[in-house]
Amino acid sequence: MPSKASSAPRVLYWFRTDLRVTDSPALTRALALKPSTFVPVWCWDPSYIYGHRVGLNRWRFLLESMTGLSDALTELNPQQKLHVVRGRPEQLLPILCRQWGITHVVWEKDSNAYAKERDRKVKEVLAKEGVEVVHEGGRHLYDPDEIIKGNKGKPTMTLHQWQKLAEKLGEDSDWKFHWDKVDFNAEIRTGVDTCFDKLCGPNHDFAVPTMSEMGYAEATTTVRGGTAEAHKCLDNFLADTLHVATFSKPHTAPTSLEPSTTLLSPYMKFGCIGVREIWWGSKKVIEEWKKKGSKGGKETKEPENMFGQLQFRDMYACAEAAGAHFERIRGNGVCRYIDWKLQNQYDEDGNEILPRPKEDEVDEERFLAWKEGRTGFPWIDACMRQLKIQGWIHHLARHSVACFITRGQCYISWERGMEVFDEYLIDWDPASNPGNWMWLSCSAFFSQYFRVYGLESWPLRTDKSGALVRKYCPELKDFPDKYIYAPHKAPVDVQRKASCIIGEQYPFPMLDEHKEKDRCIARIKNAYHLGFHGDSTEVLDGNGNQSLDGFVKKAKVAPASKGKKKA
Ligand SMILES: Cc1cc2nc3c(=O)[nH]c(=O)nc-3n(C[C@H](O)[C@H](O)[C@H](O)COP(=O)(O)OP(=O)(O)OC[C@H]3O[C@@H](n4cnc5c(N)ncnc54)[C@H](O)[C@@H]3O)c2cc1C
Repeated sequence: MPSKASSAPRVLYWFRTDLRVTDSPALTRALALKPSTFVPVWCWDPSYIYGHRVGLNRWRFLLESMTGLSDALTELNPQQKLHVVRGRPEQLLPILCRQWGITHVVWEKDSNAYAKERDRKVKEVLAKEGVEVVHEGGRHLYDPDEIIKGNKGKPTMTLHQWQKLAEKLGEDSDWKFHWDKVDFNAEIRTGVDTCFDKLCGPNHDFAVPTMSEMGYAEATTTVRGGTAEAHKCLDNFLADTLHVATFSKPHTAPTSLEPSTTLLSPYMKFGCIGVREIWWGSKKVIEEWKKKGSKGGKETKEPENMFGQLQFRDMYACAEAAGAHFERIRGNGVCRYIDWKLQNQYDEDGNEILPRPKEDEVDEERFLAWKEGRTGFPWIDACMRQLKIQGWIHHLARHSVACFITRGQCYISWERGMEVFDEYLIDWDPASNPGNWMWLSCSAFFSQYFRVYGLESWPLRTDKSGALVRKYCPELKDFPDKYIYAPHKAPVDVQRKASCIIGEQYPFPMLDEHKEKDRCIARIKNAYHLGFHGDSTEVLDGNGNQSLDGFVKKAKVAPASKGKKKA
């Protein structure tokens, strides 16, 4: 095996969520070392493979993205490919460095809590081997750690605040593995898992694992992974100059059968495309459009335009990176405390109790019906079924289902909803997912809890004929437009003609939309008055709900069930 004697660096590039060869400051930095050897590696980490609940769609997307990266590397150099090694990075990387005489390990820095802890361990073991670690930002527009520094260590809670801080920064700125814990993906494994039988794969070729090696059935989504797909998707978006210049998120349609936004988020999640490619690509197209006289429309501004969308992503990354426990309520200083049903529960030492003890049967059943798309509200059910099948739904569809299960009607903790998204979304992101759930539940970032999405009126705004419902709830496909979002209101003869009797082939609404909305608003109003956050003493010592009850009695605020506030 090679020695470290030659003076030219021997570089191992550790790919993580940057599965591309374009727009990658970390890769540029690795190549700038002028390495005599360059080994691109992916660590197929069992703590992610078994310890994180992930749906089939995200698994396949990831494998395709790894293959896409490997192809892109081979295209640049026919001798090159992505080397997939199977095991934990903190165990494998020192072994590989020794084997291959590696002098430098380079990676793209990530600032979320999980990545930071993993990277700390890896740095520690590599330092013992005398290997130099080089890491470089690039996942976001600005390094979240730098932004937070400018904000005195505090999370960014509004886009305006993030923009001000960004302005200040300026524009430059024994390997064999046996899993002995709970396998979070056991339920979706229908075949035999041979994934970790050999460090470099069954054929000793460092190949990308397959779905069948992991014991999985095929994925269901039509969204395909990889850096080539990502660039195709961006090119399509940029080709429509007027669309780029006039892009306005609130005016896109959650009901559309074809995505009415870019669908770039799964690619951003796995780094199949760089954020600067989208930012500068859009800037260039808009500048050219302006030079030609801005024909066909008026340029949109932040936060509705594409730049605003990318800034929201950074804002959430900074909010996550600055604070503890962004992914839950307890201990989370930015999150308002609301006495949700089915919240995480903790023992006396503050450890989360898993598996969760069953609570109120009605709430458990409502939660399951929501997850499985059988609430009896076709708009919610279509969105949830699309989410499970496709691994992606439109932003405003996410709004609708998240509002419904939390503050809108069900009063179930955003922690539960977030977990379902975590499992089903291809684009799942440790900052954007909890951040948006806190927004939608009015736990942070947004506070207008009296504004609730109508389950019938909201989808009607963009599609009167219910195309998305007809596709994902085929049992309703023959209902007339008039009843498509509320089939239970159809007379029985109409139901018969549509070959779908409500209560038999499709459920009755599981709750009274308006009554539950009023109850939720009254309860949230009480919680807002009390003003606890996830790090308040009453929440940490487990007495948050009792204090809230006491407050309601003392202040003679109407108990939640008798709330009168109308939205
Ligand atoms: C409850 C809830 C959970 C969400 N969970 C995630 C998640 O896990 N991962 C994720 O990437 N997005 C999440 N989002 C944000 C948003 O819905 C998706 O980023 C967007 O729908 C992706 O589709 P697109 O690429 O077509 O978006 P476009 O509208 O084309 O936007 C372009 C890019 O901007 C970024 N972006 C846009 N809006 C947001 C936003 N509100 N927050 C963060 N980034 C944004 C995304 O990277 C997106 O790809 C969530 C939203 C809600 C309401």
